[in-house]
Amino acid sequence: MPTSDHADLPLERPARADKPRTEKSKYKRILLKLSGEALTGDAEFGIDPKVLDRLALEIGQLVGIGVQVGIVVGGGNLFRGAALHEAGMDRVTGDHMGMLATVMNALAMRDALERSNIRSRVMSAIPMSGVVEHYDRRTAIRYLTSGDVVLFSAGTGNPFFTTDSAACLRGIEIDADVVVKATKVDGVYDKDPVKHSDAVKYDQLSYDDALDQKLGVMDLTAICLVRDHDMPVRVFNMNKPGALLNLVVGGEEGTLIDRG
Ligand SMILES: Nc1ncnc2c1ncn2[C@@H]1O[C@H](COP(=O)(O)OP(=O)(O)OP(=O)(O)O)[C@@H](O)[C@H]1O
Ligand SMILES: O=c1ccn([C@@H]2O[C@H](COP(=O)(O)O)[C@@H](O)[C@H]2O)c(=O)[nH]1
Repeated sequence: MPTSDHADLPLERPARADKPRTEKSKYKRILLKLSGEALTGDAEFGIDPKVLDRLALEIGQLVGIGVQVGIVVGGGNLFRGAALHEAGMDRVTGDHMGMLATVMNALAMRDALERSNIRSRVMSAIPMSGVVEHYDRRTAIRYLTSGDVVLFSAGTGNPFFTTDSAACLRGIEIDADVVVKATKVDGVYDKDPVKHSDAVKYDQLSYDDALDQKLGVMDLTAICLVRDHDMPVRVFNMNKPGALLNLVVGGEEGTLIDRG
C-alpha cells in the first residue's frame, strides 16, 4: 500500500507525459480542481504565492511520473456571483466577475508552474485574445498529450454554474481517468466538518448517496454530470503535503465518489 510520504521525491524538470504510463501512476490523465478559497492560505482574501509554489511542486511530481494534468481553478478567493448578488449586484454580472476571477487565479498558477520549470497553458471558456487562449478541446488534448499542464479557466463560460461543474465537464471532455477535487477538508463528511466537529468522514460514497444527502462539498449539478458519465471523483485535503501524489499512485486519500 502506498504511503503519503512522497514529499521527498525529485522536483526537477519533469519527464514528458507522452511516454507510456509508468508503473507508479494509477492514472494516465487527471482533472484537478483547485479550490480558489484555499489559495488565500492564511490570508483573508487574494492569493498567497507560497501556496501556489507548494502546489506547483506537487503538480510537478505528477508530471514527473508521466501523469497528464488538466486543472480547473475556482474563484472563491476573489469573487462569487451568488455573494455579489446578495450584496445587490445583478447575478449574471456577478457570475461574469467570478469567472474572470478564475482567469486571474489560473494566470497566477501558470506563473508558479513556469517558475518551477513546468510547462503550462491557460485556456479560457470566455475569449480573451492577447491574454489567454480560447478553450478548444482538441487543442487541449494535444497539449496534455505532449506533457503540458493545461489550466482551464473561466469555468464553463456560462453564469449560474460553478467551477466544480466546470471541472467535471472538462474532466469528461478530455477523457480524464478521474476528477480530483482539492479542498480544505479531508474529504466528504456526513455534514460540513467546518461547522460540525462531530461530522463523520466517508471513505467512499455513491453518486446517488451524495445527491440524496445533498452533501455540500460539491454542487449537485456537478455530481449529476459525473454520475451520468460514470466519472469517479476523489475529494482530498490540498493542505496535506504529499496527498496528491499519494492518491495518484493508488493511495486511499480523502473520499472516493463513484457508482459504488
Ligand atoms: N458534507 C461535506 N463534506 C465536506 N465538506 C463540506 C460538506 N458540506 C460543506 N462542505 C464545505 O465544502 C467546502 C469545500 O468546498 P471548496 O473549499 O472546494 O469550495 P468551492 O466553493 O468548491 O471552491 P472555491 O473556493 O473555489 O469557490 C469545505 O471547505 C467544507 O467546509
Ligand atoms: O461555469 C461557471 C463557473 C463559475 N462561475 C462564477 O465564478 C464564481 C467562482 O467560481 P467558484 O466555483 O465559486 O469558485 C462562481 O461563484 C460563479 O459566480 C460561473 O458563473 N460559471
